[in-house]
Amino acid sequence: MRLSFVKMHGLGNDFAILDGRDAELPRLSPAQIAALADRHRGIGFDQLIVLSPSRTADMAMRIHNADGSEVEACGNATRAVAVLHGTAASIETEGGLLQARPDAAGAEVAMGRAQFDWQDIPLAYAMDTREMPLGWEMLERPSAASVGNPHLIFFVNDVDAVPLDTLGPEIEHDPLFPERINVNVAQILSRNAIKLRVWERGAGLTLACGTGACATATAAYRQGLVDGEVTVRLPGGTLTIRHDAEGGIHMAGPAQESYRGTFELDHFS
Ligand SMILES: N[C@@H](CCC[C@H](N)C(=O)O)C(=O)O
Repeated sequence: MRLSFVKMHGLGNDFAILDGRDAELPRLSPAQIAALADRHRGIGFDQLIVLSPSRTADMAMRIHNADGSEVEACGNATRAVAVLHGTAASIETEGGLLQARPDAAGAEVAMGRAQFDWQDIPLAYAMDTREMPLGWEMLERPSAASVGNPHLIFFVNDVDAVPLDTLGPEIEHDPLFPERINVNVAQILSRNAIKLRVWERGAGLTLACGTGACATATAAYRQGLVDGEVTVRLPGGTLTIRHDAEGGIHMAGPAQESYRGTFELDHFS
């Protein structure tokens, strides 16, 4: 069976998007998704996005990491889908209903409110998630937040000094996190700017993580480290994260189409 895809990215965090809004698509297995994600033998992407009709929103979006796991949220892909759609849209995800609007620079998405209870992250046992009494080598006292998906955030003096390629997978798979976790290392540059690197659950080091930027900005705001609106500088570029009066998080930044193509699903079974 031959399937069409659109390759898009948000700040270099890249996706293959399968659009099943008009024609039903076959359900891909985790092994097929991981094979398609292979950057040498497949299409190559950090996340696979599958669009379908929704009863409650303009469309539904399923999100799969490069390792084949299905997840609840992806900020950069939500902007990409808004750009692909072309007009304001409500998007149903496992992590909640999102409102997205394309703009001149890319798109803005209302990401909802963060959850901070340990059960919502989730953690394996009860803990205050503001400054957790934990440490992995040079990384200590993280915060945790869920913005649909789970994030751990370490505030450090120099993000570039952190060996995230080795500490990231160790922390992602720690038994404290029954659903694994995205690992963020953040450096506060000013009241309005944060530098961020992310080890993504199921995808590894990426050039940008939209939900990581939201979780980090909201954890920093909760601790009084920054104001309600910040720019978050990631290796692939910059996002703007703003909190509204109700605690809602709004993310704005670019997203672009790279190319379109087709693949033979049988080659990836
Ligand atoms: N790149 C994404 C996040 C994708 C999901 C994440 N790896 C997870 O497992 O929760 C973003 O831009 O938010």
